[in-house]
Amino acid sequence: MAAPRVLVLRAPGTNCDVETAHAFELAGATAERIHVGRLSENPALHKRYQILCIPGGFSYGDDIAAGRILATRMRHHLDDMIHHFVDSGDNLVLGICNGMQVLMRLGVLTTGIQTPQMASVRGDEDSVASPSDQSWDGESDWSSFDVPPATLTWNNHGRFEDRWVHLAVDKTPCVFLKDIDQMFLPMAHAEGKFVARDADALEQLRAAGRLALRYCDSSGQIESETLPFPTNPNGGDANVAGVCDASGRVFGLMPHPERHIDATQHPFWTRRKTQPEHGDGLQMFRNAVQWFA
Ligand SMILES: NC(=O)CC[C@H](N)C(=O)O
Repeated sequence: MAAPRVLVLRAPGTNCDVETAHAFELAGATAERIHVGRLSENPALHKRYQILCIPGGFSYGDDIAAGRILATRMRHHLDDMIHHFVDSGDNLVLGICNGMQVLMRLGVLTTGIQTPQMASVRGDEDSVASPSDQSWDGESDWSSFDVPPATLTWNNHGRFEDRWVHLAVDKTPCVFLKDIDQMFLPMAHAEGKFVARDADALEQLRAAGRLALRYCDSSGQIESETLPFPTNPNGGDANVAGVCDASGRVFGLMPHPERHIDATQHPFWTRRKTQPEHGDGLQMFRNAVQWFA
């Protein structure tokens, strides 16, 4: 098997690209860190790669909302690249933390979830606009806009939070989580609270196995009720920490698997009686490589 080639996307403010590329290399891939500006200059560059990874950090300083500017830049200038990785069926996409925020803003993690328009969310069914009314002329009522099935917003306590969390894997088609039940990984974010549009959207996502990764206590139970802080560090709906697309090839998670690839990265590693061979996060990168075998 030839090693799959990973494009680790960099933008101004990205700060986890080196360790993310290292994790992929350790798992047997070939990884290159490529700046978004280089892709704009050479739009065919992405064709060399089979995996797109958007790593963590503070792209464009988290201005407007975390991940918003990079997602907008990608949507307007790198549409072919999104199509190549997301829609072709042959490739994988991983967004870690700021990368998940980008994927959520792009809408690629929640495709296929039925979206009523604003008016029907308000219970104002009669005024739902026809699809042809969707463009905004500056005068229209907000009722003509789609409401996304889910988004990421500020942590409940309104601050950046940095801690180790227990995670449980739900029944899911996610390629990256194959054969993983539980992980212990660090999280570090301010805008990582997953919020579904309503109970119906949450149930559609859950039933399709899209809510792939959840915060849990050390016993690994997957709760649908929101767990208290700090078990659920941001207060997100149904303790969601990671979401995948319907195919399982596109996955975003808020915690950082690349920060726990070696056993000595575990905060209590000196007190453990036996050391595992690797940190919990490495298997995710290995699963990605093995998918191409
Ligand atoms: N570690 C990260 O990628 C952080 C993501 C983003 N800057 C936030 O604070 O929410």
